[in-house]
Amino acid sequence: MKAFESMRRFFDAAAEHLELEDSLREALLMPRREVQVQVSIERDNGDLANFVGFRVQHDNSRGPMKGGLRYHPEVDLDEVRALASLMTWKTAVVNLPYGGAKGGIGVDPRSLSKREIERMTRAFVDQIHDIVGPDTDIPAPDMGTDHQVMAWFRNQWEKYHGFNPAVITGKPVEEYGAKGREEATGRGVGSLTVKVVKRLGMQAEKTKIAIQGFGNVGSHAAKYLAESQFPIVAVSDTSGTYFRKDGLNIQELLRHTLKHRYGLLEGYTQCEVMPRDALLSLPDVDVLIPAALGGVITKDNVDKISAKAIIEAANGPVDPDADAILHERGVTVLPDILANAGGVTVSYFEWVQNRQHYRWSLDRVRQELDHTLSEAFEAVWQMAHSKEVSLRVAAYMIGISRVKRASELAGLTS
Ligand SMILES: NC(=O)C1=CN([C@@H]2O[C@H](COP(=O)(O)OP(=O)(O)OC[C@H]3O[C@@H](n4cnc5c(N)ncnc54)[C@H](OP(=O)(O)O)[C@@H]3O)[C@@H](O)[C@H]2O)C=CC1
Ligand SMILES: O=C(O)CCC(=O)C(=O)O
Repeated sequence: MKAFESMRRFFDAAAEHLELEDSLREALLMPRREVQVQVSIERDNGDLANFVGFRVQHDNSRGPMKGGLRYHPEVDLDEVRALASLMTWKTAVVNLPYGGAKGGIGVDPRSLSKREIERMTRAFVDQIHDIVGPDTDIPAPDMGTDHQVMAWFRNQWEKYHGFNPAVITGKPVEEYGAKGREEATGRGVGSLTVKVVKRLGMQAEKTKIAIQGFGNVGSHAAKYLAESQFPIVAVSDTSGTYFRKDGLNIQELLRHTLKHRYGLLEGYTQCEVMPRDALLSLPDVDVLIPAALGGVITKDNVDKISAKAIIEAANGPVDPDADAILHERGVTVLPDILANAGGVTVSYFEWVQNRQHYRWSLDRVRQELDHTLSEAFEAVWQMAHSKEVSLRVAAYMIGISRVKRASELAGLTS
């Protein structure tokens, strides 16, 4: 199923409960603006390379639009459109004063040198610099991008518009980045997993966890949860699934990935190594954390999932057909728009610090992150139980209601 269709079905399920008219649904779903640009660069060997870049600005009724930049071969307009609207509901669920946007380039960054990625990023900024800005649309990292890409982006944007680090978040800490942004999404996933596990009456030491994806989000979630005494029995990346039934040594795995240019798990031998997708069908897993691509859990593989809870660290990992089956089976699914909201929350803290020319300590960032996510979690959990709906429907109901209210107050809808 295409990514936007998947998001639209989740939206519609909540819109039914909110009794929204069709015309209002259409207004809330339609992106404000979609931009597709040519990104051409000279490769190190002198060849010309051409890529397609996107920025979709979904909604700004609650504030400037916010969302990451993805560099991945599967990036296309449909995916970016879906991810942009997820950002709108996400910023609303955690009550940040933002709307939603997303961008990206259809490219495998591993096929380029560092200098080529820099040239590509700068060429992309040349194309979109006039539609992003600290009060309009603020990008950030996502799959395939990191603090270095954010630093190039900012530097190129400032050549047109002058000094203003608040144009982008997820920057290097020494270049106006927030302490704790890099760990924030994974830390948020970890702290929300702890809450779900407690609510389900399970104990950390006895709760086996499997994490798909060991990049920024997956590795920080693994670190947090291992430090919280959970056995992480499996992790995976494109090189395979790494399994140890009594729990992997996460510190050792993190050291291993640091040795590789691309942070791959490949070559780690202190555990059983299985094919990449084996992680999703391991028989004895209590909590599954997809932290890689969207659309990985579908009706074709959902029956093999043994977990009692799924924490959606990735955006859109469970499709609507699989979601319905999981709901019927009583599996608790913490939806992406809440589960991975730690990243955009600390991006907001970075933007606030940039605008105030002030720096917060790591302790303050972590405390405020925990506070923001706890409030959002309580609201979603209570809504789900009072309305007898899934956590996803509850989260969408809260997010959509807030966006609808802002549109009404602005006089855009009634
Ligand atoms: N970065 C952030 O702050 C936020 C990210 N997210 C979401 O979290 C997810 C991960 O993002 P992030 O960690 O930043 O991305 P990264 O690029 O840092 O890491 C992605 C990871 O996923 C792995 N991966 C890719 N395809 C597969 C596959 N088919 N099976 C198993 N592993 C796979 C990659 O493996 P390999 O290294 O081998 O390619 C890598 O380990 C995305 O869905 C993103 O949208 C959500 C909110 C914020
Ligand atoms: O940090 C941000 O602004 C956005 C992160 C993001 O793209 C996401 O939450 O999916």
